[in-house]
Amino acid sequence: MYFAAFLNLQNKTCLVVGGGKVAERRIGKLVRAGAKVTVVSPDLTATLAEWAEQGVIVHRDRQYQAADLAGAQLVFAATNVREVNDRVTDDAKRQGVWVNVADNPDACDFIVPSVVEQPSVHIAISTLGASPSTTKALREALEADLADGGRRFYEQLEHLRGKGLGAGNE
Ligand SMILES: C[C@@]1(CC(=O)O)c2cc3[nH]c(cc4nc(cc5[nH]c(cc(n2)[C@H]1CCC(=O)O)[C@@](C)(CC(=O)O)[C@@H]5CCC(=O)O)C(CC(=O)O)=C4CCC(=O)O)c(CCC(=O)O)c3CC(=O)O
Ligand SMILES: NC(=O)C1=CN([C@@H]2O[C@H](COP(=O)(O)OP(=O)(O)OC[C@H]3O[C@@H](n4cnc5c(N)ncnc54)[C@H](O)[C@@H]3O)[C@@H](O)[C@H]2O)C=CC1
Repeated sequence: MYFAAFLNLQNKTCLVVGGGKVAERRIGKLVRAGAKVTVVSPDLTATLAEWAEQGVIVHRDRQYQAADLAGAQLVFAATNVREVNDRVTDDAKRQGVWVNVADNPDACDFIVPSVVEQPSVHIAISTLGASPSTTKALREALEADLADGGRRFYEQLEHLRGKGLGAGNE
């Protein structure tokens, strides 16, 4: 069982290990949330290189070492090398820093959901690590439905209420 939460990462220091596709997705979300991001990786995607160039993120242009964790409040192990991700995970747990591991759901202290962003409501979706592609598909289906008026979403809510599962029936 997971504890669901929305984190306030404004000015919190986050370390991302690896500079590939998954790291870029993580960092995009972290930067939007106002976190201070340091990425350690011997290479970066074009977008990450641009952000580093602009000073949006800090880039340590080398392989990960344990000292990189100093000052980090969250860490994301997102390399394509299992042994490196394992090492980051072990180091983080030893130092009491919460870690998300891209290739090992069981080792994650927290997992990243899909989020449907409406102007004043954010809906986070998770399969609790079981099927990330299902999570993404659910987000896309919900976004498409809401863009089309949300009929199916609201019908489903009505249906759940009818079964005693909705608001006011707890
Ligand atoms: C456990 C978790 C840990 C974590 O990352 O926090 C995790 C783990 C893994 N993902 C893998 C693969 C893919 N993940 C995606 C996409 C997303 N993955 C995300 C979250 C999570 N992924 C966490 C659980 C989420 C939940 O609870 O459901 C999303 C929701 C959020 C985000 O990443 O921002 C984002 C969708 C965002 C959106 O668009 O809405 C795609 C599709 C794509 O990239 O287009 C693929 C390729 C297709 C496929 O293989 O399914 C693999 C296998 C890697 C391999 O094969 O080597 C593992 C490892 C494993 O499962 O063992
Ligand atoms: N959780 C998720 O949502 C997903 C997870 N994955 C998993 O995530 C991992 C990363 O995937 P991608 O970003 O596509 O890989 P990628 O190959 O695009 O990027 C890997 C990055 O890690 C860096 N790296 C390798 N060794 C390093 C070291 N010792 N120190 C620092 N950086 C190092 C590389 O230089 C590269 O920048 C894979 O293990 C994959 O299985 C893949 C898709 C989605």
